[in-house]
Amino acid sequence: MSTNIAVIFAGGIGSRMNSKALPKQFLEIHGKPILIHTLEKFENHPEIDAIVLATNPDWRDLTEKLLRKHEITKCQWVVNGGETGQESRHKALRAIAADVEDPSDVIVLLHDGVRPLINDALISENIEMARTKGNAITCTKNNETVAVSADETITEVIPRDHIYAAQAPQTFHLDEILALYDLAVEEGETNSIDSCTLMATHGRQLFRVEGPRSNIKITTAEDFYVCRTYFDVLETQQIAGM
Ligand SMILES: C[C@](O)(CO)[C@H](O)COP(=O)(O)O
Repeated sequence: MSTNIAVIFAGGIGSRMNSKALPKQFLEIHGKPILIHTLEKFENHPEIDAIVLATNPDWRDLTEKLLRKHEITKCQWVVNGGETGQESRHKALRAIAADVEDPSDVIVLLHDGVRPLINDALISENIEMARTKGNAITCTKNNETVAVSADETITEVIPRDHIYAAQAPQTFHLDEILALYDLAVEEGETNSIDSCTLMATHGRQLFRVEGPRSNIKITTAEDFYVCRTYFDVLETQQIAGM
């Protein structure tokens, strides 16, 4: 059995949502900050042993206050994020490695603090796939044709048949993913988009876990309202016993 650790990123300042006064991870849905909804999914999952949270240093006090208020007891590390997402991920992975005996026995699930609609099955499937195949990338089927365009012209049209959006969690063995982040720094790379991109650019084989379209990341104001609607639907279903 592996030790399974959720690595949650909440270092954003809400620039794409125009919510800098209060970063989007702290906006409330159904009376609770989005970040807490996300953390509770991992807190309450029986296969998750611990959580590490990367936060923006300017918002660390509020974050720690919320962790206490909402009794997120599995959160063993809070680390200050870095200048880039890559640096934040690297710092969080290093914090875990410094504290565990055997990093090869640790599975890390890297997840966005602003993806609160993650569900139990997806967490379990990520862990199982990483155990059996080595890694797991949550993907959701893309239902539209993809057009590549850098200006007003479209330079490529990609048929949608085999196109997925890579989401999160993105799940790895700690020793392997940390070695890759170390290598990226040695190579002078500092701003890779995410772990699956880093793996792909280094020629590593990746394995897909199918996630629901509802597992959205709240990036823009529209995403916030879509996410809130999903929460409304889930609440109605619970009340109706569905
Ligand atoms: C990890 C991710 O959610 C995959 O789609 C995404 O790369 C995170 O990107 P962001 O720049 O932190 O929004």
